[in-house]
Amino acid sequence: MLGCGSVGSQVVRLLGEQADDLAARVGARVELAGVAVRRLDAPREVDVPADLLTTDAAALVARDDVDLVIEVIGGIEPARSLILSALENGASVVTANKALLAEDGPTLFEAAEKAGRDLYYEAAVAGAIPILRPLRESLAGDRVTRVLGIVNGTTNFILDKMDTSGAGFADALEEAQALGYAEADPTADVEGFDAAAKAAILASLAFHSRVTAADVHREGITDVSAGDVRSAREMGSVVKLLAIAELRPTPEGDDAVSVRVHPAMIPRSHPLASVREAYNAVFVESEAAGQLMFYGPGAGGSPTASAVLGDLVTVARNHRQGTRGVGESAYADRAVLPMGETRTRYHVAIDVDDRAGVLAAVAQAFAEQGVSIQTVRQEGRGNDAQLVVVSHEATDAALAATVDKLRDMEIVREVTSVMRVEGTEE
Ligand SMILES: NC(=O)C1=CN([C@@H]2O[C@H](COP(=O)(O)OP(=O)(O)OC[C@H]3O[C@@H](n4cnc5c(N)ncnc54)[C@H](OP(=O)(O)O)[C@@H]3O)[C@@H](O)[C@H]2O)C=CC1
Ligand SMILES: N[C@@H](CC=O)C(=O)O
Repeated sequence: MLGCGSVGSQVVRLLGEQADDLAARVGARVELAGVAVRRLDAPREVDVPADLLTTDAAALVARDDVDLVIEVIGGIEPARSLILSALENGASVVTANKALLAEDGPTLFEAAEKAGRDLYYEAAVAGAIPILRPLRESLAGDRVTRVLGIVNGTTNFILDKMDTSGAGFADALEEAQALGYAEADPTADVEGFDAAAKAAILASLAFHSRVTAADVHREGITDVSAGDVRSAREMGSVVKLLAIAELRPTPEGDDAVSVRVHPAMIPRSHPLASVREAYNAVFVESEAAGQLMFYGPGAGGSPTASAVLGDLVTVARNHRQGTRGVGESAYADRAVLPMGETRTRYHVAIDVDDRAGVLAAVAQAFAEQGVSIQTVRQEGRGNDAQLVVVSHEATDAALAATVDKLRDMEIVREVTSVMRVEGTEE
């Protein structure tokens, strides 16, 4: 084991508590050879025998008697070097490290292939929810066209609080921190980095293509206001941080991949709208199967450890049988669509001067960029007048040009909110 924090300590606990069951499932006892940590004297959620703890992770992965390395340190280095050297030394690897997989997955997969060893990482996306194996194996004979997910528990908790209690972002974040969902430094969650890493992994598996975190358009939830959430509610919608990966046809008739993470309004009738608190869900659309939904706890030590142990049993069985798992698909290397060419609908709230002709002028600004309006309504009068426009599907570039134009108009005091809208048009 590399790391013994929130996830690692629960893996150690389950390895002890379920030792007999695991032995029955694997066909051999699984023994903990050592646990590498940063600080030997740090308080731990489980008792780890002192003779198993070490700060020399490199020496632990180099041991001849280690068949399997579980990496739950996180981050890029030293995790990457340790995984590579474990594989070179003939051990298989189970990891929960989405940041590393999204940044440099192909290097790790090639190393596993070269070494003839397994590299499993179910825990890296959506905690306990089995989603990577279904995409890689169960749906391998189908053509997945779209994956839409709530894959970050912290931000879902915050947005859910804003929706149900009317709280602002800062208050909801404070509550998430008090309950232990959000880290003291919640940047990776609230700025969408964590969800973007997961989106890259999902897109790679769903479309058998190489997608890295750098390919993912990312927006977090720090700019989502109580007004946006209220506006969504008035439309019968809810704001969620969505990870979206889809196949889009290119003019040449090929498939390009579009991958993005951003807040969006979805209708309350959509299955993802009912995903509350820190839960995760992934909605998959494929040609033959149709629509599938995977739901469950997406974070936390114990749920994540469940996914790690599932991988451990598979890898240990493979090891016993002298074989290895299916590994990654041959890559199709599809082009990644620039965000400007991504098509979706938009909700735009505009503070305007309440005078004759304002509606026509705003409608013209949309029309000039080829953005067609689905609905428009006026709220308030006089100095409080606001137009709320929902567009039909348009490209991100056309919408951005529309918003620039609106901001230059004399009758527009402020464009107060621009948010994407997901779900079918009514
Ligand atoms: N927490 C969650 O809900 C989820 C986490 N994950 C992923 O699981 C992984 C682990 O996360 P989590 O358990 O929360 O992280 P923690 O920060 O709780 O634990 C990290 C552990 O790694 C150890 N560590 C850090 N640096 C080193 C080093 N250089 N050498 C040896 N050990 C080191 C720490 O040691 P020490 O204890 O001495 O400080 C600690 O035990 C990450 O990749 C994360 O993204 C995935 C899904 C959900
Ligand atoms: N910080 C993540 C933990 C799991 O990946 C989250 O909130 O979902």
